[in-house]
Amino acid sequence: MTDLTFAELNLSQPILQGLTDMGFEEPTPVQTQCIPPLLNQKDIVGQAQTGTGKTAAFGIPVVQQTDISVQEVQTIIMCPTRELAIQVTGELIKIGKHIDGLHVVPVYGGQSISRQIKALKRGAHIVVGTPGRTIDHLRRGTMKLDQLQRVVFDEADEMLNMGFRDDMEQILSYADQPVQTIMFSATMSKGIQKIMKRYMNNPQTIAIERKKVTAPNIEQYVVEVRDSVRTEAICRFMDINGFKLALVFCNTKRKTEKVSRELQSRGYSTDFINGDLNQNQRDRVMAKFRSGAIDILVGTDVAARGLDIEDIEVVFNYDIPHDPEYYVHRIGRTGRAGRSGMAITFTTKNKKKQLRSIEKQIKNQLQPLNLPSTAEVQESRITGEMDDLVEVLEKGSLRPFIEQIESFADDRFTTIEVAAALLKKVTAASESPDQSDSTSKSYDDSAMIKMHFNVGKKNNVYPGDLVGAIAGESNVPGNVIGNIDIHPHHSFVDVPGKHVEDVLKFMNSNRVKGKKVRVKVA
Ligand SMILES: Nc1ncnc2c1ncn2[C@@H]1O[C@H](COP(=O)(O)OP(=O)(O)OP(=O)(O)O)[C@@H](O)[C@H]1O
Ligand SMILES: [Mg+2]
Repeated sequence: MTDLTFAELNLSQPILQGLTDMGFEEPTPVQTQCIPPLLNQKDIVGQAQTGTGKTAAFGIPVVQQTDISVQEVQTIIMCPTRELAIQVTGELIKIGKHIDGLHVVPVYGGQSISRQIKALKRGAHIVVGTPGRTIDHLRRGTMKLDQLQRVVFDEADEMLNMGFRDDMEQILSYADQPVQTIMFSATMSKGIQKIMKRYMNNPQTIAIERKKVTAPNIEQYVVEVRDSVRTEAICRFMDINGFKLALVFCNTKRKTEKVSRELQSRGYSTDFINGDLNQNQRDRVMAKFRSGAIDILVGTDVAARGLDIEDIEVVFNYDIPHDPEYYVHRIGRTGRAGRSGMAITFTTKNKKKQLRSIEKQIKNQLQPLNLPSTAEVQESRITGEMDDLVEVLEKGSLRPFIEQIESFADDRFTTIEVAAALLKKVTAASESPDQSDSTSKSYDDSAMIKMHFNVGKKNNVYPGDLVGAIAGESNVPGNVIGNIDIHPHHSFVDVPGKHVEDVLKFMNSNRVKGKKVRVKVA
């Protein structure tokens, strides 16, 4: 692997400036490998894991090759969903921010066609569209392809499912000249090969070397619970891990609304997205999610491909996706651009076959994880509150409150009792019946359980490793380099740092040694 810089990829000064503004310091592998042949007009099929920068891998050469003086469509980029078309347009505009007069226009169904026609008339160099609306414009003659140089299919395998062949033929029939054909996706189905032969000119496949189909920085778990417990389970995982932003996938439109409502009634700020919403509604929901105004977005597979939302910490598969490839795309909404992420898939005993086909697809096993009990969730709430309290205590200025507590805690209550009552009040869970315990493993109170530290590449331990290991189901790949006897049933403690050395040191320190604790890695 070469460590080329963007400057060494022969990019123009305005583009380099744009990339710097975007905070891109160096190209990702898919960018290093695809940008040079794309600048050389090669037909490329590019495959790289989710969140690794495929958009800029085709976006940078597309922008660089645009001749601003020619006020005609030179590139069409096809995307499977409207949200993705909007997002890709945004990324290209950012790349070309310092190029005066560059016009990138999104065209998708659900938006007023007359507005799009106006935008196209003003002169669009790059059109980013969904297939239906793009072809609509071609038929109406509101988009001319005399100057078309290239067509990009983002999420190419999905475009194939959506009738790629027809779309491709239609587009080409509107352009007489040969065009460069470019395809990108994290997954490539066999059908792509046929398409490549038929429509591409001496295509080069660039697949980024990888052992796993899914990004390595996503911790993947499977949780066996009864179907009726899934919403409750989402809440518990959210609380116990302190997640702020989550995406939940359901297999039907109806369920997205139902699950969103159930989560809302449990006090989360949520919304749902599916193909039945009109474009305005969809835009509003996405804007709320992107701005962090909602904590949990519940969606169908319409939200599975390509969407890049910073800081989604966890993806839940409320339903197992029907298509194993969709598993890859769904969970790829987290762990983007090298960040870490967690994916939790709910299952029941009779869905073993579906799970296995996913594991086959991703060439990896999902790690079993138990549903946290209500007691554990409550413990983690208390630990969280205590941490916040330390901050308040350290800031001081408590005198007036101390006086109030002292006068309140007369002969009936001690000050400690008052403090305890306040803590109870702020950590009070919305008590829901604990339906989980019949499905989750029960711990043997008297037994000490060995906890293994499963160590990943960076010698880090992760919360999931520990929980899985506590349940005695530690088969996370990696070296087990330390283990420690702990009691399974007592308070969580926060461990300083994720490095296994920190954990071991802390566990052996006086503060914890001999005490009955369970570990939560912060
Ligand atoms: N060279 C880079 N340096 C830093 N961040 C980058 C770089 N290239 C892309 N990114 C950022 O990485 C994130 C993921 O990129 P992108 O959406 O293009 O991924 P993708 O490979 O298309 O994923 P998916 O398969 O899910 O569509 C984006 O936020 C993008 O801005
Ligand atoms: Mg993408």
